[in-house]
Amino acid sequence: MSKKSLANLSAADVSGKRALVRVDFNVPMDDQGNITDDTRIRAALPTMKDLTQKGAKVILASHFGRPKGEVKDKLRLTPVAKRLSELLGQEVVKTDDCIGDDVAAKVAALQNGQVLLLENVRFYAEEEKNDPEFAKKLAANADFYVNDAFGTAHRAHASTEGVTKFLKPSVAGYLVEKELQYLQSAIEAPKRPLAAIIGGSKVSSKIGVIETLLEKCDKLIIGGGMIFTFYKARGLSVGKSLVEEDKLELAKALEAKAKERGVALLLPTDIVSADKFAPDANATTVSIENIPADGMGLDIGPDSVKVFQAALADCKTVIWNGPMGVFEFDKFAAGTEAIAHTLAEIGKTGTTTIIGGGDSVAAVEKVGLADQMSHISTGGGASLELLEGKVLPGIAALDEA
Ligand SMILES: Nc1ncnc2c1ncn2[C@@H]1O[C@H](COP(=O)(O)OP(=O)(O)O)[C@@H](O)[C@H]1O
Ligand SMILES: O=C(OP(=O)(O)O)[C@H](O)COP(=O)(O)O
Repeated sequence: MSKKSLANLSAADVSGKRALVRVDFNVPMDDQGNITDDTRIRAALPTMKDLTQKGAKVILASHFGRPKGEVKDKLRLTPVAKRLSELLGQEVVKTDDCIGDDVAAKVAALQNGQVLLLENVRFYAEEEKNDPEFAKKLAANADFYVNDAFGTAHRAHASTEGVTKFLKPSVAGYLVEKELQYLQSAIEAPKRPLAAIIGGSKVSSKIGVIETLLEKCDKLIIGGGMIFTFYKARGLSVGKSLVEEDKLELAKALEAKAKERGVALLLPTDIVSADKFAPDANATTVSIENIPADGMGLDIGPDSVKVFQAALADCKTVIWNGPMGVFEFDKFAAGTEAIAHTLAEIGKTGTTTIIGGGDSVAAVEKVGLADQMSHISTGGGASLELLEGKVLPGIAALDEA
């Protein structure tokens, strides 16, 4: 998919023009309205700065949370506007709505190089319905469109897809471009061997990505809660560990597919078993043949870490999505943290390391290794869908290069 990019637009193309820029400012926030992680805001800065430097009038649109078409004061973007002003080093005009007369008046008053942030687009149910009339109203305040909301690119909504019907050109921003460059080339033209590490809670949410990766990878490493479904399918006892009974046949089929394609599918050799699902649980490391009947596997064990490290040592590209265990509990975070350290190590030797969004990003950040990865995606669902080979509507709708 080769799409027109903001890099293709010169100052002469955009100066004095109104750019509708879709960003993903769906950032974590505490109850007091403090942003606890501004990565997504910072990730969109290159696009915003490029546009302001080229003299465009920048109109930012984002969703925040899932207000389901209702105005919810807790889901206003006001704290984001404040943080963005600090990061950009200039005042950001904030509107209380994303369409309507007041927005039109504030847009009309913008000077070249100024930035305005619209209110949460999901205060309108029409946003998620991709309603053409709503998209037209959003587009009415702008001359062209830039999509830099990678985290929302898998949603066909009015502000990600619908508006492209009314605004030309419609181009990709720098964050979207970078995400595509890393994630797409990792699966389409990787430096090999290519390994994927897939973790997280359930096999059901990762079936699509495992199936696609089995077509592309040389090695597939599986960790997290889903391993117990694989073990049970092999006839092992898994105690009280998480198992999806209706996915046992699927687990067998995935193992058979790996074998048939010559992909090394690696499962942990030992696990950390807990007596309850709690941070203060008693933990014991056991081989996978000896999981106690009343035990619950909450992490991979040290031997598994060694096996995985050995398998990753010669890889030239590694994609990681999903934690190896319940890393939110310190006692069960060692496996996930060891994988983060391993990726940082092999990254030093030139291996491309790509972290899919969601919990694996949180884990890498927790151990302070984020800056040692080649790429950390700002999209959880979006990166997963891209790796699954799905078309992302927000990208597909942009102009061809
Ligand atoms: N052995 C396990 N048993 C139960 N839950 C697990 C286990 N290993 C990991 N998890 C949980 O999986 C969750 C993440 O799953 P998921 O949402 O699929 O991953 P991601 O957000 O990376 O896509 C984490 O909250 C983690 O605690
Ligand atoms: O945070 C997001 O998704 P993610 O947690 O999968 O990365 C995006 O902002 C998309 O939000 P949505 O899943 O409510 O459409």
